[in-house]
Amino acid sequence: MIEEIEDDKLLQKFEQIADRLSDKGYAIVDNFLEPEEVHNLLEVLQHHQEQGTFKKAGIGTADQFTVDKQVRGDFIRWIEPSEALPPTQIFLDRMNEVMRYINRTCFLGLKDFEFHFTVYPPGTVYQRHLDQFQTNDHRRLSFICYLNEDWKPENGGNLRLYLPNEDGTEEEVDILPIAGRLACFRADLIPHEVLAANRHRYSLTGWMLDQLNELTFL
Ligand SMILES: O=C(O)CCC(=O)C(=O)O
Ligand SMILES: [Fe+2]
Repeated sequence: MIEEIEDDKLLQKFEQIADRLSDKGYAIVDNFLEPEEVHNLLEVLQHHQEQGTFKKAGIGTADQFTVDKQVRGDFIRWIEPSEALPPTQIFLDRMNEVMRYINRTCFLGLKDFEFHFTVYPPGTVYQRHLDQFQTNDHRRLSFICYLNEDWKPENGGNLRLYLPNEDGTEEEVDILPIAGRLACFRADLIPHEVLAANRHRYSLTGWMLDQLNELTFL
């Protein structure tokens, strides 16, 4: 019985994601991850930090790899599904369900996804950009799950979306990176940026792809 209720709650969240994505091109869903799931994922993130496996994120694909702290100041650790620890595996299974649900309802032909753990040290940003690379346009949807317990508006670190209006103007939407919140949007259509925070800002960031992931980032 409890399991059915839980499944029902999850289904509602999947519906929210699909409805808002097709309606507005983006969706924000709170409590997408339970507090316990956030906590377990943070422990995994910390474990990877202790292993020293986070790397300075770059801009562009491997062959045009440049790092510019002014443009992008985060550190990332890609998830290798075959080596995922249990909390990460639960997360990947959830994203797989999301992908299947979106394919049934939005017909985007999603085939795979890729995710990394992300850390923005205090004061770092990711300037305005689109997530589809010129040389790799297989990213259809961007997903970010925030892992920041007790995050307050004064901590900053908003994700800012620039939503295009039909008359050529833009509307800004600011999203606070609070624990358990999911933000997702059309990777090809919605420019966005990460504003500076005064605390470390933790998340899982990823993309749903229209082809099988060949680990183009390696
Ligand atoms: O962390 C966020 O809110 C957005 C991250 C982002 O835009 C990216 O990694 O491409
Ligand atoms: Fe982005």
